[in-house]
Amino acid sequence: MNNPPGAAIRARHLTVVRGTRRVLDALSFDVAPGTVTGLLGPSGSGKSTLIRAVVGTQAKVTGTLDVLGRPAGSASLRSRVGYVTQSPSVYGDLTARQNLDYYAAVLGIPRAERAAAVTQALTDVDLTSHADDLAANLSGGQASRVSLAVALLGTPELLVLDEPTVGLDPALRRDLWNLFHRLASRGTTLLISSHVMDEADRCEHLLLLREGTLLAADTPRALRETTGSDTVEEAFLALVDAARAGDPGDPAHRPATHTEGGAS
Ligand SMILES: Nc1ncnc2c1ncn2[C@@H]1O[C@H](COP(=O)(O)OP(=O)(O)OP(=O)(O)O)[C@@H](O)[C@H]1O
Repeated sequence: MNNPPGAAIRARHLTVVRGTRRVLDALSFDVAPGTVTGLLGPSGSGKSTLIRAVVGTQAKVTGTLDVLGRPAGSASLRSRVGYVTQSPSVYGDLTARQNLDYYAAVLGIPRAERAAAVTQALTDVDLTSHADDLAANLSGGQASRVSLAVALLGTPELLVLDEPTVGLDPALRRDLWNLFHRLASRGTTLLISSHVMDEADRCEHLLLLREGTLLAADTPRALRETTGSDTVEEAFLALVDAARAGDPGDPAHRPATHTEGGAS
């Protein structure tokens, strides 16, 4: 399969067309195993599309996309890849613990091991004090942590998280990032999307997306150093400017009268 040894995700010329638009345009990158990789970019840049391609639910994907050494979407990856969507998928009429019990049974975790697995997952996401609350009565952030706990139940080798920290208070965000790093130190690979640039420094590696193209794939430190920036956000803007400078079709190159008020 010509996978470089160790790449948990390997993309080459990965392209996705939605409607008439190329929403991902010839992306090539590797994600190393056991790392926390941030997928960062503004709203609409293609993060969710890329995540769906990785988990195998996106249509019209061309190019190469291998996940854990298999083509993305292969049936054998189902139990090896955990996926947490932006909207929590929990049953409101069950408690947090009952939701996890249910999913543990679906995943085939033996009955004798289920209670311990559920308690561990609830502890990992810091929800033990709400374990017996109905999911319908949980806050948005708590419900999304139940979804994350569900994904952790199967101890996936790759965990793909779409904006997991949206709407969480700073302390909870910090706790979740600590959890992500604990999981990585146990060997799990994490791909985490965010549109919040100040989360970039919590990642070991970054994929910076803009309008479906990969602006950069590097460590936060290297991105800051190569662009002479103090923050990843500044580095991102410097890279956007550099990309525009090389793209005469970019709105930034049209006469000023055409661009006024058009920045987004
Ligand atoms: N059916 C479609 N036809 C054409 N374009 C589409 C279609 N569905 C989505 N898009 C476009 O694809 C692009 C990428 O969308 P995607 O949801 O992957 O972005 P995102 O970075 O995850 O955004 P957000 O952070 O807002 O969730 C967007 O510009 C969106 O408008």
